[in-house]
This record gives sequence, structure tokens and C-alpha cells, in this order.
Amino acid sequence: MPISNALLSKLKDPSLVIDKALIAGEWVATSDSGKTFDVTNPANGDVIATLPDMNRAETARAIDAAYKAQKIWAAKTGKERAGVLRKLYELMVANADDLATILTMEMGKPLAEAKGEILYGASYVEWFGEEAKRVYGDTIPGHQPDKRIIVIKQPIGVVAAITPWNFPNAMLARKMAPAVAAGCAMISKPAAETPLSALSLALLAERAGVPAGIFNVVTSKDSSSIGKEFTENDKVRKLTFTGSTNVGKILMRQGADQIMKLGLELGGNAPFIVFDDADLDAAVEGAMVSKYRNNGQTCVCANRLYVQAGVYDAFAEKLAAKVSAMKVGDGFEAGVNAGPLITRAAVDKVEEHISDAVSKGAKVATGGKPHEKGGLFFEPTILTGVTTDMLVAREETFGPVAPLFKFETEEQVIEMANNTEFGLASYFYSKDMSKIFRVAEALEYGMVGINTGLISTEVAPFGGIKQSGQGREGSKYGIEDYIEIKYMCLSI
Ligand SMILES: NC(=O)c1ccc[n+]([C@@H]2O[C@H](COP(=O)([O-])OP(=O)(O)OC[C@H]3O[C@@H](n4cnc5c(N)ncnc54)[C@H](O)[C@@H]3O)[C@@H](O)[C@H]2O)c1
Ligand SMILES: O=C[C@H](O)CS(=O)(=O)O
Repeated sequence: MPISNALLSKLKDPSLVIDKALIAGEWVATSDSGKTFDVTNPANGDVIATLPDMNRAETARAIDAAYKAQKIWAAKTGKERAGVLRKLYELMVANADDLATILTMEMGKPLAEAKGEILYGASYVEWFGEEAKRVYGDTIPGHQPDKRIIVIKQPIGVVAAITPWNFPNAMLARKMAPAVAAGCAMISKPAAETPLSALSLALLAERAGVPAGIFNVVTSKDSSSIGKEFTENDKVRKLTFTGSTNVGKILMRQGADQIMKLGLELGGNAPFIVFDDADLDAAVEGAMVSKYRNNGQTCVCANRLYVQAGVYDAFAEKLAAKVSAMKVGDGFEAGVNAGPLITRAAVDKVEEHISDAVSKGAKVATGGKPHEKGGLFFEPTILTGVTTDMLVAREETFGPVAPLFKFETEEQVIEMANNTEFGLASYFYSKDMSKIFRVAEALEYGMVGINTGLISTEVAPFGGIKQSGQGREGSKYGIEDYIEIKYMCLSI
């Protein structure tokens, strides 16, 4: 199928939509097998593009090209790499409207959110363009009179990347930028649901001067085969993965034989705690952005909302007033703040969580069923009277459902909040400074939002503990995941 005119007609620069993979600087229209797969618009099911369905042989060629190109790229200065990333940042910002349009059509999120994601992804490119010049080593006082010790930092080499559909630009940008900044080369495999955003980023990278072979994009529906090539090919030194914890475990097992270095940004089950002394209106605003951003399809979404008994009814009432006013619809429609879910399976999981909770005694305060628009649209939902025996307490819903749990004491809510294998993001609202430090230090999560529901920024270390992953993306820590330390001992 040619690229749909419904998409091309919305763009200032239609060349930004590419239905080809990028391997060794060549745009490849067909896979070795000739197989293809369609990309569809989740708002209406229309096919918007058809991509080559590649496999291990094409991936191996991309890895070979990356291996050759990386040595040349690593020999550039940090300042030269910084200049290319700065140009990419400028191109992303200049083309943000078109990139957002492509993203909304393949993923479904409202256009304003898609624009926000593009600028968020661009902020990582800007940040690591600056960090490229600051990969400092050390000199260490020798342990013997004739010894001089020098520590240098070198790029890890060829990096493989696998990214999810929910933030198809930003999740790739925050991997590609530090890798390129450090002097690595990357082969990326975007989610089959949303490859166009990755390909448009690759096109802008090419225009910015990222050399052939340094940033490759392999398109495929056979993600497990591509993952096997990534973890079994000895030219690949690191795999950075963003996605579900279950797939993260599969990749860890596959990479074990190579002692593969892994960056894992995995699933979450964020607690959102509202104490009696919270600013309730602020807590409601925070819950709205934390829970319903990207229609709840966000790894750091509030998944369990714990509200202290003294404010439970007031919070539930205020939140229900906001949620029931949300507008559900096509992401291109003015005023829409909840688009379609990504697949039928996503809708089924939301319905399963709601029916399980209701069957165990929860009440639907608002929403609770598929939207009258049909398809993949679902009513933003609040559940009250939720208890810890329900699926919503244990599993990541990944949809627009806010389950409200009631709690009595600080000790009780800390125990409930930490009672999960996940440890990505957490949030709480209180005005008591002593309580703020006690609770923040007691929560077993990589990230804690205090009196805010939105914590994601390029300047801070994003990542989780426990089964939410390992490594950090963004911040002064982020580039270290793409660096190897070398210790040189000089006898004079
Ligand atoms: N921690 C974070 O920063 C972060 C960010 C976004 C999403 N996520 C998590 O991702 C999940 C939702 O995204 P999803 O449904 O795309 O996750 P997913 O794990 O199903 O897929 C993620 C990526 O992995 C690929 N994949 C799937 N099976 C694979 C295999 N066997 N081998 C290699 N690759 C494989 C997919 O094609 C996709 O590109 C949620 O759990 C969410 O919490 C985490
Ligand atoms: O899905 C989770 C992503 O990391 C999105 S964000 O970084 O929180 O915007």
C-alpha cells in the first residue's frame, strides 16, 4: 500500500513519512523475504503505510555497517559529534508539527500530546549534544613512585535498541542521542505499531549529518527474531530496551551468553498517595496528568491511587468531576484529551481489570465501559472501594482507569505502595516536610514525584529499580550507559 494521502495531505513536508527501513545509509523498500506489514491508524483502523518486514539477515547487515562506521565516528571529537546533534535538535523543533502529525496518526495520542512528545524527545538530543563534550576521565595518584594512573572513557561500540509504541519518538531519541554523543553506533527496532516516528527521526538525523551506518532502523513484526540477532551477534556490545518487564526478562536471558550490557526501562505500577494534609485541588490536577496522560498508556502513570480516609470522598468527587469532563475522540479533533487505545488487546485488558474489580466489590464512579464511538475508544474511568485483592492492585493496567484505595495510616500506605515487584515511579501529596522526607525515603522506587504528577525531564535520571529495570536515561548519568572505562597504568 502506498503511504496514505490522509497522512501526506496533513504535512508541510511529506518527505518526512518514509515506508522504508534504513540500513547502512540506504533506504531499503523491500525485505529479503518480500514480506511486509501494515501500519494502521488506531482511531479508525485505516492503513497508513506498508513497511518491509525484515528479519535476522537484514539486521546482521545493519550491525556490520554499524560496526565499521562506529570506529570512524568514535574518532571524531566530542565537539564534532555535539555539532551534529545540535543540528538534529534544531531540525526536530523546526519539523515538530509534522513529526507530531505522523505520531498521532500511527499511535493515536492527541496532537497536542504528540507535539509535547516531539519536543521532549528533542530535549534529549539537545541535552546529549551538550554532554558529548563532557565525557571526562581521571588521573589518579600512583600507588608506587614510578607509576602514573590515567582513566579514560571510550564509547561502548555497537548498540542495539528496542523501543515501545507508546512514546515512539521520545523513547528512541533518549537512547539514540547519548549513544551517538558518546561515539557509538545504533541499530534500532521500533514497535511494529509505530515505526514511522522512528523513520522520520532517522531521516532528520541523516539530514543533520549523522553518518551512514551510525543510526540504523530495522522494521519488522518478528520482534523476537530481531531480538535474538541483537543478543547473539558478537558485534553488539549493548542492548537498550524499553518495554514490558516480561520481554525485558526474555532479553536478559538471551544476552546472558554474551554477558551483554543491558539498559532496561521496564514496566511500572506507580502508587499515587494523597494524605489528609494534601492540597486536594493540586492532588486532583496531579492525578489527572499522572493517570490520564497518553490515555493511561505510560510507564510512569499512576496505577494505584491511595487516598487517606479523611479526604477520600472529597478527592473522589473532585476527580470524578474532572474525568467525566474529558473529551474522547480522534487525536486530530480539537479539544480531545483521550484518544483511542493502541490495540484491541489493550481494550480487553482495561475491561478485564474493571470487571474483576467490580466483581470483587468496587464501584464505577465514572466511565467503566467502551466509549460510544466504538472501536478502540474507552471511557476514562474511576473505580472506588478498591481493595488489594483486585487485579488493578497487582498488574499494570496501561489504560484510562483510576482505582481509588482508602488508607488510614502512613505506615499502612507505605507497606501497600511498596507491595509490588515494580519500582519505577511513585507520587504523593503532603505539605508536612517531615512526612515528605520520611515517605520519599521509604518508597522503593527509582523516581518519586512530591506534590507533582509529572516528573519526566531530560535533566533528571529516569529509570527504575526491582523489576522495573536497570540503568538511567537522561541527566548527567545517562551517557555513562554508553561508555566503557579504561584504566591505564604508566611506569615512568
Ligand atoms: N520504563 C520505561 O521507560 C517505559 C517506557 C515506555 C513503556 N514501558 C513499558 O512498556 C510496556 C508497554 O509497551 P509495549 O506493549 O510495546 O511493550 P512490549 O514489551 O510488548 O514491546 C516493547 C518492544 O519490544 C518488542 N518485543 C516484544 N517481544 C519481543 C521479544 N521477544 N524480543 C525482542 N523484542 C520484543 C516489541 O516489538 C516492541 O518494540 C509497558 O509495560 C510499559 O510500562 C516502559
Ligand atoms: O512510558 C513512559 C515514558 O518514559 C514516557 S515519559 O518519559 O514519562 O514521558
